Amino acid sequence: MERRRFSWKERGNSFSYAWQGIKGLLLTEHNSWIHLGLTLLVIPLAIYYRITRLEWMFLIIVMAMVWAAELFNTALEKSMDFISKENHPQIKLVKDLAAAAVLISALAALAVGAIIFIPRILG
Ligand SMILES: Nc1ncnc2c1ncn2[C@@H]1O[C@H](COP(=O)(O)OP(=O)(O)OP(=O)(O)O)[C@@H](O)[C@H]1O
Repeated sequence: MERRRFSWKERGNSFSYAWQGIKGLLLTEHNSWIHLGLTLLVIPLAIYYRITRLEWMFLIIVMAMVWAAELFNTALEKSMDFISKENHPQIKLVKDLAAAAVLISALAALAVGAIIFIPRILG
């Protein structure tokens, strides 16, 4: 295996590529606008209700899960479309599996959000 020297410039480039990925998601996937809207709604709400440190940790984890699942889902969709534009049951399965990962993480985020905010909103 080739041994390469550590380079701050290359590490910086990795961050820049990751940022381009987030921009790519926001520009091409309308679902991500919903995630962004909910993220921008939930953070001020959490500050307003002064949620606990433990609740912040859960909230951050589930929000990151949804964003990460959406990014992986989009990466898979784009690579499948690059491999073939044809209708194929295997492509359908891959895309449906990735979509299911987004759904599961979104449901978990919804449950955590409900547990944290519903008692405060009603109480
Ligand atoms: N090439 C294909 N062959 C078979 N089925 C496909 C194919 N492309 C898409 N599908 C089906 O259509 C669904 C939607 O796929 P598409 O690539 O349009 O994603 P999308 O509408 O952008 O989804 P998302 O809402 O997750 O962004 C897939 O989950 C799959 O069931």
